[in-house]
Amino acid sequence: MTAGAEKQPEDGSHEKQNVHLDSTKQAAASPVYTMQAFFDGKMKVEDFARSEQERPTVPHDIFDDTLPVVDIAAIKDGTAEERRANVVKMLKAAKSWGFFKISNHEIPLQVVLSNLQLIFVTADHACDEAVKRVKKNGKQFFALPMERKLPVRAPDFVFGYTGGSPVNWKSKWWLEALMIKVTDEALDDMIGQVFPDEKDFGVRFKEDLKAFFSPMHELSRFIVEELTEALGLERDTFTRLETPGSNCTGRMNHYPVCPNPDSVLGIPPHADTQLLGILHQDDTGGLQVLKDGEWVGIQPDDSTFVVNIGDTFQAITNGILRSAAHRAVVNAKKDRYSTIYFYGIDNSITLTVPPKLITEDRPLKYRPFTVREHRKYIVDNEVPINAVQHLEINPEATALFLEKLFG
Ligand SMILES: O=C(O)CCC(=O)C(=O)O
Ligand SMILES: [Fe+2]
Repeated sequence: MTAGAEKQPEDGSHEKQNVHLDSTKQAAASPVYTMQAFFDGKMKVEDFARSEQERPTVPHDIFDDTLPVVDIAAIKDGTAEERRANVVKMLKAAKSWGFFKISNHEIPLQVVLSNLQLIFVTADHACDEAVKRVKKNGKQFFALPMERKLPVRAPDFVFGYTGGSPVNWKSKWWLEALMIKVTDEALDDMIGQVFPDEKDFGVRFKEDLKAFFSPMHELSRFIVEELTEALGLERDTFTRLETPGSNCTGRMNHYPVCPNPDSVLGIPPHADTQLLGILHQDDTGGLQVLKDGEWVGIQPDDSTFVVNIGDTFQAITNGILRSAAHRAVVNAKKDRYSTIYFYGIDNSITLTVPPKLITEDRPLKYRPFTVREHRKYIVDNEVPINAVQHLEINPEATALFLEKLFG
C-alpha cells in the first residue's frame, strides 16, 4: 500500500523522498518498526501474533486458479472480437474481483527481475550477469545492514524504507518494504543515500529502475484508459489528472521467513490507495484476495502480472469498480519478495465522480475528496480494511449534491 500522512504544502509540489535528513533527526522523527525491533532482538515472533479471528486460515501455497486473465496484446492488436472480449473480461473482473491477471503485456520478466534484484534477490532467478555481480557484492538493498537502510526511511511513511509497521501500532506487520517515488529526483536521492561511494553502480541502478518503471507507467495508463472508456467515459477522464504531484510509486516488499507463520501476517487485510497497482510476486506464494467473503490465494506465475483496483478508482467510478481487500501471508520455508508499481493521479486535486456514472439506480456514493486526505486517513487509522468507506456520503448529503448538480 502506499499510504502516508505527510505534512507538506497542499499543492503536493514538495512531496519527495525525504532522504536528506541526517540520521539523528530521522531517528527522532521516525517510529521504530516491527521488523527492525525483531532483528534487534527487541520483539519476538509472539509479539506479532494476531487474534484468533485475524489469523490466516489459508496457507501461503494454496491457490485458486479462477482469477481472470486478460490478454493485453489482444486489446492492443487483436481483431475487433478479441479486443472486445478482453475488454469485457477486464471490466467484469475489475467490478467483481477488483483483481485480474494480465498476460502478453510485453514487459520482459527480466526487466522486472534484473533491476529489482539489485534491491532484493530471489535466488531462483539469479541468471543475469548484473544480478550475479550485485549478489556477490552484497549490495542488494534488503541485505544491507539496518543502519544503512534506515536513513532512507521517510518519516511520513510514504516514500523510503519501512521495516514493518510502527511498533506502537496495534497491528504488527512481518515485512520490510522500500517505496520509491518514481521521479529522477527521488531516485537520485535514494541511490545517493544508499550507495554514496559507488557512482557507476548508482548510474546503472537508476537506469535499471527506470527501465522497469517507464513501461509499467505506460501499461498502467493503458489499463486505466481502457477501463475508463469501457465505462462510457472519455478515455483520458482520469489519466489527465496525472500531474508531477501524482503518487506513482514503486514498492518492493520483502517478507522474511517466519518460524510461526500461522500466527502472523505480512500485511494485514487492506485495499490500496491509488488508481491501480501492477504486481509481480516471486514463486513462493502469499498474496490472498477477499472474494465473496473467502480468502483466495493467487497463484504466482512469471508470465503474468497481477493488477488490482485501488480505493481512488473505486470512489471516482462511484463504486462501479471494486477496490478489493487483500493481504500477504508468510511462511516458514523461504523469504518472499513482491514488487508493485502503483499508478496514481494528483494528490491535491479535489476528485468528484463524473456525472455520467451517477444514475437513479446508482446514486452518488462518494463525496469529493483528495488522494492526500485519503492516504492520511489510512495511515492515521493504521491501514483499516475498508478505508474507502470514510469517503461515502450519507443519503441526505447525496440528495443535496444531486439537486445542485442536476437542478
Ligand atoms: O506482497 C504482496 O503480494 C501484496 C503486497 C501489497 O498488498 C502491498 O504492498 O500493498
Ligand atoms: Fe496492497
